[in-house]
Amino acid sequence: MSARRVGLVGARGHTGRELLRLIGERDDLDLVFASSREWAGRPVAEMAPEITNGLDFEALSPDDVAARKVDAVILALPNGAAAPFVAAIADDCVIVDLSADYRFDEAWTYGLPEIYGRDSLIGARRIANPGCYATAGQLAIAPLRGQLDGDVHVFGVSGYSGAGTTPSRKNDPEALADNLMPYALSGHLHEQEMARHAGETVRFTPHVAAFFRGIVATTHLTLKTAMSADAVRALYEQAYAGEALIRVIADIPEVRDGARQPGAVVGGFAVGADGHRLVVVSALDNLLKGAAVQAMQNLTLALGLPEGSYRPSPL
Ligand SMILES: NC(=O)C1=CN([C@@H]2O[C@H](COP(=O)(O)OP(=O)(O)OC[C@H]3O[C@@H](n4cnc5c(N)ncnc54)[C@H](OP(=O)(O)O)[C@@H]3O)[C@@H](O)[C@H]2O)C=CC1
Ligand SMILES: CC(=O)N[C@@H](CCC(=O)OP(=O)(O)O)C(=O)O
Repeated sequence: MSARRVGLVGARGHTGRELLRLIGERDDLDLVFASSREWAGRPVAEMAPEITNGLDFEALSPDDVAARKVDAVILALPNGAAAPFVAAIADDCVIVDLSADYRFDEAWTYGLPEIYGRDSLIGARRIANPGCYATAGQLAIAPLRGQLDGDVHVFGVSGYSGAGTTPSRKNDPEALADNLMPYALSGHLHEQEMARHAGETVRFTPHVAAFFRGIVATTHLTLKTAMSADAVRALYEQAYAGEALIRVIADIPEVRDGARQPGAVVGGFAVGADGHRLVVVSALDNLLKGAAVQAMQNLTLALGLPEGSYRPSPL
């Protein structure tokens, strides 16, 4: 079968850069457009040498995108910008949206294959890609769904690439130097996203730090039935058995265990003396399993292609 034709909107961004690499590394996908208003006219290979087909960046409107004959479009736009593209693109074209815009929409498939399965993704045409902290938190919660009491607390620390390229205090290296910045102390969208999909009440406190990429989520859970740390770890090993992108370890994962890695690491598994209070730590790269790698898993499943294997990012 010939390679499937894919377009990328938001190609200048942090996740766009990783997506260019990941698409360029596959023989069964052909990138047919890469949209950026700021970089329009420049060769894509100048920014992403993995793209070798001579493509230039273009500034494409929703109608321009809709007029291209492609099998799939990946939207890597800031929150709130996807709707005109979604409205214009044909129903039979796959859309994978990286923003938060459709993560609460019943008509879209929420694509986190290791937790919610692959069946609903095969042949799906509208896929909402999960958020980065929300992926880390849900990986820590999912194996214990139905076995928890009370609220789940997720303490998250992200690298500043999580804040995108639009200048703000959260991606200003000067404001972040020798600093840790808490923000959105209640009601962050990922708090609602975790609660909706994991089916637990979640309290989430995000922080951003001076490193560029990577996330650690330290998750506090209360077990209905007392368990040992070994038993908890065995349960997570079983839940993620056979999942190439999820590694379960006994040690406590750190940011550098997840940064640049295509998958996530889940570990720590500390149980309090009462046997009920549990802390689980997950680490991943916000741009990879938190965004672009997950989008590639979702895209390939939707197109009926092998999910493929992923190597650490050289970027
Ligand atoms: N960064 C991260 O860690 C993660 C990000 N996400 C989500 O992925 C999406 C992309 O994030 P990220 O790559 O960080 O974002 P960036 O800010 O780095 O990039 C945004 C991209 O969108 C383009 N763009 C911005 N506004 C518009 C618009 N109104 N119309 C068309 N194009 C526009 C920009 O290029 P140009 O201006 O040149 O057109 C740029 O290519 C966001 O929704 C984000 O929430 C999800 C998980 C993790
Ligand atoms: C450090 C930082 O600012 N991180 C972003 C999360 C990144 C993200 O991509 O979230 P969405 O896809 O849900 O927008 C934030 O807290 O909003």
